Amino acid sequence: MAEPTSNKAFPVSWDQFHRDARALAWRLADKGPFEAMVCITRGGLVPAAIICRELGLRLIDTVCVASYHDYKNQSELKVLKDVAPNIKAIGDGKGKGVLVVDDLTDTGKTARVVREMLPNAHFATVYAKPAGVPTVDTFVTEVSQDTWIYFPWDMALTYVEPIAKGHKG
Ligand SMILES: O=P(O)(O)OC[C@H]1O[C@H](OP(=O)(O)OP(=O)(O)O)[C@H](O)[C@@H]1O
Ligand code: HPA
Ligand SMILES: [Mg+2]
Repeated sequence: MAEPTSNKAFPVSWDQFHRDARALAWRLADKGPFEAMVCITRGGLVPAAIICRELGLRLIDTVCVASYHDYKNQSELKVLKDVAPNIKAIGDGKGKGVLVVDDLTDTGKTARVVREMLPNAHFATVYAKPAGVPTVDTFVTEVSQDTWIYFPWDMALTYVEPIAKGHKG
């Protein structure tokens, strides 16, 4: 993740992320049945752990994707690891019965690349920006395209300027 230049900040605490990921699990509970989960690394690892616990899923795979991001730019996206053959073979062989999880969809590029691998899978993210909304089936919270979401694993407790002195919070 590159240093963001978005206008607005949406900081998320561990507590809030846990609540939002659990809310996503509630929304997914009647969208299955799911035989397996595929999580898009690395950001998808965190909601995946929470959601597979809530939904009782134990067959978990990863798609490993590397890309460079900032608010306006995303370089080429590299797939470092594809879906395992036994996961691809589930259901209709095109993802039916597979739940794909990521932390967010922004431009939608990551979700589109993974959807090419599993076109009939159910795609779920905790957060979504408008350009990414059409690429996912279920999400919890939408933020505007010019908002940068700060995840708890990318942050540390630190001093912030008062709002009157220009804090964007
Ligand atoms: O919809 P998009 O514009 O593709 O953006 C969404 C993706 O960007 C972030 O991952 P990133 O590539 O930064 O890597 P990471 O998960 O390893 O942090 C996020 O975790 C999503 O996977
Ligand atoms: O808003 C975001 N926050 C964190 N990582 C991201 N990767 C793409 N968009 C974002
Ligand atoms: Mg990611």
